[in-house]
Amino acid sequence: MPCAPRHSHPPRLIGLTGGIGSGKSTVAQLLLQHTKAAIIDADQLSRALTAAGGAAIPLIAQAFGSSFITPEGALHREHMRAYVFHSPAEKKRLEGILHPMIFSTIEQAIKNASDQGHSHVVLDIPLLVESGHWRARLGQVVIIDCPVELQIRRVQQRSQLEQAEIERIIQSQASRQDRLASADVVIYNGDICLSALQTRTQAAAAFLGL
Ligand SMILES: CC(C)(COP(=O)(O)OP(=O)(O)OC[C@H]1O[C@@H](n2cnc3c(N)ncnc32)[C@H](O)[C@@H]1O)[C@@H](O)C(=O)NCCC(=O)NCCS
Ligand SMILES: Nc1ncnc2c1ncn2[C@@H]1O[C@H](COP(=O)(O)OP(=O)(O)OP(=O)(O)O)[C@@H](O)[C@H]1O
Repeated sequence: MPCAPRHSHPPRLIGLTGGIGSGKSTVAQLLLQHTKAAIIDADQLSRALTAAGGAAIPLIAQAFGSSFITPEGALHREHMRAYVFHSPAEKKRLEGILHPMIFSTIEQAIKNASDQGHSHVVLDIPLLVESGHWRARLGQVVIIDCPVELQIRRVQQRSQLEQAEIERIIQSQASRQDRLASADVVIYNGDICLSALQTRTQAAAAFLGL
């Protein structure tokens, strides 16, 4: 939500992360509804870069071949997902193309939020702990934590992914323990209802001054 007047200080950056299916996007939506912070969603920016006509498509086609591009000209997500989560080297190659583009798009989005007068910006970045790129820039890191069994169940409920495929993705990400070690604030999103998650998110937002 834009808010005037424009701030003379750069906005305070807060990282939001968690494993696949932990509830990052749900918490980000709650923050959007209940605070004035700007929210930047790295997955969403990544999907825009890899949609039909996206800036990353020519580079991906060149590096991986046209079988990874749909007839409409977008990244063939199912095909690429199956490919990279079976091969750490190929995953690194894809990240080598996409991460610099995602990072510079995030920088631009931070600048836009600052120009709009936001004093706080929440960066929802799935690989925040893994990449090490952002830590020094962030005031605080918020971790959405939940048991691995629940991550699997939630991803299964919202997609057609097989359990083994979800487990491979989880294994490619930071462990729950490593993620928690990076936390300034933990929002535990275990077996709780959405209204309890909302209460916890609002408490975290108040603690962070959002
Ligand atoms: C592999 C791809 C094609 C799969 O697409 P898909 O539509 O199934 O997933 P989507 O992009 O919506 O991501 C969903 C979740 O998967 C996990 N995930 C995505 N990329 C990665 C990765 N490189 N390493 C580990 N986990 C990842 C995250 O938890 C993310 O929230 C896609 O995720 C991709 O292009 N990844 C590379 C870019 C990237 O690293 N993005 C995430 C960090 S910014
Ligand atoms: N406390 C909860 N109660 C019920 N459903 C939940 C809860 N938290 C999250 N969910 C559901 O679980 C699924 C995964 O949540 P969400 O998309 O927010 O996770 P995510 O961490 O952003 O996932 P990804 O890493 O894939 O982007 C969604 O369908 C969401 O509605």
